Amino acid sequence: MRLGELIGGESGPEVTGFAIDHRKIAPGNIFGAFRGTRANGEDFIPDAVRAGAVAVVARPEARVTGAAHVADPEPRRAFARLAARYYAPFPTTVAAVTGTNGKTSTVELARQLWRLAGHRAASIGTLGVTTADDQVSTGLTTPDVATFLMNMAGLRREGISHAAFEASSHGLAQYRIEGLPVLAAAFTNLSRDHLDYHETMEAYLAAKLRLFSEVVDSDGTAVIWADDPVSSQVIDAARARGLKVMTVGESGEALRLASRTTALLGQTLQVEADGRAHSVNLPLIGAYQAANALVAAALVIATGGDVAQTLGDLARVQPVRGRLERAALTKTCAPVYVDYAHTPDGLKAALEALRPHASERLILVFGAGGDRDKGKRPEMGRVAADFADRVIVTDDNPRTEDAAAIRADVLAGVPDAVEIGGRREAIAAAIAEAGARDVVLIAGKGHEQGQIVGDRVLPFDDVTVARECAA
Ligand SMILES: CC(=O)N[C@H]1[C@@H](OP(=O)(O)OP(=O)(O)OC[C@H]2O[C@@H](n3ccc(=O)[nH]c3=O)[C@H](O)[C@@H]2O)O[C@H](CO)[C@@H](O)[C@@H]1O[C@H](C)C(=O)N[C@@H](C)C(=O)N[C@H](CCC(=O)O)C(=O)O
Ligand SMILES: Nc1ncnc2c1ncn2[C@@H]1O[C@H](COP(=O)(O)OP(=O)(O)OP(=O)(O)O)[C@@H](O)[C@H]1O
Ligand SMILES: N[C@H](CCC[C@H](N)C(=O)O)C(=O)O
Ligand SMILES: [Mg+2]
Repeated sequence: MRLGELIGGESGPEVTGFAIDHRKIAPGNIFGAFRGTRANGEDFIPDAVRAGAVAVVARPEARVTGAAHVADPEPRRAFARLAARYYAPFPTTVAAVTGTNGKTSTVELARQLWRLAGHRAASIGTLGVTTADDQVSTGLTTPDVATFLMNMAGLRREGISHAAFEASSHGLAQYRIEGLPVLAAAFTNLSRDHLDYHETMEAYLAAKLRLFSEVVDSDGTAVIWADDPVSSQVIDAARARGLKVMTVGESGEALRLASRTTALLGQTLQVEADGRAHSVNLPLIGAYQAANALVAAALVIATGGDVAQTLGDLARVQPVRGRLERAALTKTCAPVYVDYAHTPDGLKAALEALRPHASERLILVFGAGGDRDKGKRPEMGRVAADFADRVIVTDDNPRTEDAAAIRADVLAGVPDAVEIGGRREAIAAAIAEAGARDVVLIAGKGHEQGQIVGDRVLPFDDVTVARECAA
């Protein structure tokens, strides 16, 4: 494709791709020069042009010489739109999920439900790009818009027709997930996270609402978990845009969760949909997984799935990696679960999910990540104090912070906890003391494969370590 076909004017040079980092510019690329939290991309325009950029998308005030200047007051959005025209076509049925917790689980369950209905489906998010045959990790939930659109186009070339992606608040605020048609968008919940970046809960919610007010197609569907304190604000935003609205949950209308009965390895849900009652056997435990499963089902229904078949297929879903994953049994036969809870609300949800499974103590091992919202640390401590019986505070990706200082922030909310910095030692201690009637929860890292200390990633997998300690 020639530059002129994308930005108008003379045909110009051949465009070879898009990049937002000047170090990744190859000859013929279009460079997106954005002002960020650590750097100003506009400072790298001369370097990008020297490296062969044929056009630069930047604010009108930016100085561009030696390449075309695509000037736009919102350059990230303009860049996303151009990149989407370049990388198209994409899978024909695309759905997005936002919310503080449950995005990864919901996109992954939607992918499985589409597949069970016979479609070639994929999910994109924290676990990477997942298809029936493959899982490729990308590092971030949404790396950058060029990579995102390239991945989507790649899926289409592989014959994928249905794709669900995670819309993180960072991704939405930075226009990292834009430009392609999105038929349905879902909201799971909102609670404290990422205030280091968004600063206030209002700004955090506003970032998420963009999915409904701008990103999803104007004739698309909003699937909204109805039992959250801010659900009505999301419903209002969706209605204001003229979207079809499907609400899900105990107070939902499209899929109404009438009751939930816990079993050892799963649960039975009574769901009302289309005026009929459906009994759903879900092979996942916990209220939070029931919520994610129903939101996923609603997305599948919103994109053409049959109601009874979709709800019936929930009986055949596989667990999501690192979400209440049953990792091991201790020598006393206490189950050890690994979960990705890394917010106060997520931790509460994971502990509540396991409470019915512990006839005696719930033993919790957790920490909090460095270079992330500091205010959530004592709140997570307080949740641990309130909902677990025994707490070991340990390290979880200290990044560039002092690990002991992070633990102290967490311990402020749970002063009775035991402090064991080394994550392996902490897991070993929990497993060693668990009795037959206890349950162990290792929270915070889920599927993660490394402990980030400084700028190094030390190999670490909670599930593997739990198995080694239990053996
Ligand atoms: C706070 C945040 O989201 N930062 C992300 C964001 O950075 P930014 O726009 O602020 O960029 P910056 O580093 O200030 O640089 C500004 C611009 O100059 C460019 N640049 C910079 C340096 C240089 O030498 N050359 C150059 O061209 C950069 O590519 C960028 O476009 O865009 C960068 C490029 O895509 C990301 O790498 C970076 O992710 C950082 C590493 C990060 O840790 N992000 C996390 C918090 C994140 O985004 N997480 C969410 C998930 C959260 C969740 O689900 O819980 C995610 O979607 O993954
Ligand atoms: N619907 C929910 N309600 C409350 N907590 C939840 C819900 N879904 C997931 N959680 C908690 O959040 C954790 C992370 O779940 P998941 O990975 O699906 O969320 P996410 O939104 O993708 O997270 P991230 O923002 O890190 O990408 C789970 O392990 C669980 O502890
Ligand atoms: N993707 C999220 C969750 C990370 C979970 C936890 N392990 C941490 O490092 O804080 C983030 O980057 O904030
Ligand atoms: Mg995720």
